[in-house]
Amino acid sequence: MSNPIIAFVGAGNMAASLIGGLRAQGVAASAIRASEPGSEQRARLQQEHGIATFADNGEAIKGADLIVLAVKPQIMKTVCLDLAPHLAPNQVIISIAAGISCASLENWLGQRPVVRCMPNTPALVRQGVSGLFANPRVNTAQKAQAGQVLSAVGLALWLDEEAQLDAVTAVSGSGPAYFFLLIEAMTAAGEQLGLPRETAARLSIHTALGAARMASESDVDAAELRRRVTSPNGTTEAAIKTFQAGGFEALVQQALNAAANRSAELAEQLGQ
Ligand SMILES: NC(=O)C1=CN([C@@H]2O[C@H](COP(=O)(O)OP(=O)(O)OC[C@H]3O[C@@H](n4cnc5c(N)ncnc54)[C@H](O)[C@@H]3O)[C@@H](O)[C@H]2O)C=CC1
Ligand SMILES: O=C(O)[C@@H]1CCC=N1
Repeated sequence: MSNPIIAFVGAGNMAASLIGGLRAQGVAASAIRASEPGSEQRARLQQEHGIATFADNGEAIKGADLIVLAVKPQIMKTVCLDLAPHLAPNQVIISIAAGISCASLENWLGQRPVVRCMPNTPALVRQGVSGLFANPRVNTAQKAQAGQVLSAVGLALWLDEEAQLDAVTAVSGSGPAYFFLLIEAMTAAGEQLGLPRETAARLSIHTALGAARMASESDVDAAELRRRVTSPNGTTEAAIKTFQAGGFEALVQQALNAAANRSAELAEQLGQ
């Protein structure tokens, strides 16, 4: 990556995984800073990644090109209002907070380049996927730099419209939980069918891993891969017909609608 200075404000789980990803990609420790109220977390980041850490947000962002806001959405307004007087005009804001709009960030921080992202927790194992939206003040070079920060922990996909982030939140932001739920349910069902719990769990997890890897590496789509597993009148067909008789696809649509609506609702509440 080119050599921007990146400052993280809030260095919990998501920020720590981004910092780990950037360091693994060869970004120098001297190009990364983080501010974090937790002294143990600051010591851990210093020790593991050799980066400078600060208890004071204003100190951490001095001279930074990119400022990654990685605090919880509920405290974003307070953090931004405190940060605003310390900002220089060209510093780019990258927010990973769920449900905080670019307009709210600009209200609190003043008009400036803002990139809003929705990552997901597999970022912790560098298998994340993020949707990103840049406001019109972000130039091409800044957009590339912001994309590289999120690419350090997985795939980064740009969106044309900010409203699409509600859909991204519903699909991939919350999505890991849906797959965990399926793994939980398959494990319980396998145990019910007579397998030891540990065996049922490992079979379920590795099946999810293998299926995801096939879907991501294959030239054909998921529907075709599914057809290839499904022998006529065989075991898979029996299971899939049962899922579909229970309204599986409609239920998934309803669940994602609920997540997207909640994302829009949270933006409304948190943006005040
Ligand atoms: N966990 C998830 O699935 C996803 C989380 N996000 C977003 O990422 C952001 C961070 O989430 P996590 O890393 O999971 O949370 P976290 O709780 O692990 O990290 C937040 C950090 O902010 C620190 N903090 C608290 N007050 C502060 C202040 N005034 N100034 C600076 N730092 C402060 C906390 O000590 C903590 O270490 C959230 O806004 C969340 O919406 C986005 C996508 C997915
Ligand atoms: O559940 C939530 O609200 C957040 C946003 C995406 C993942 N976790």
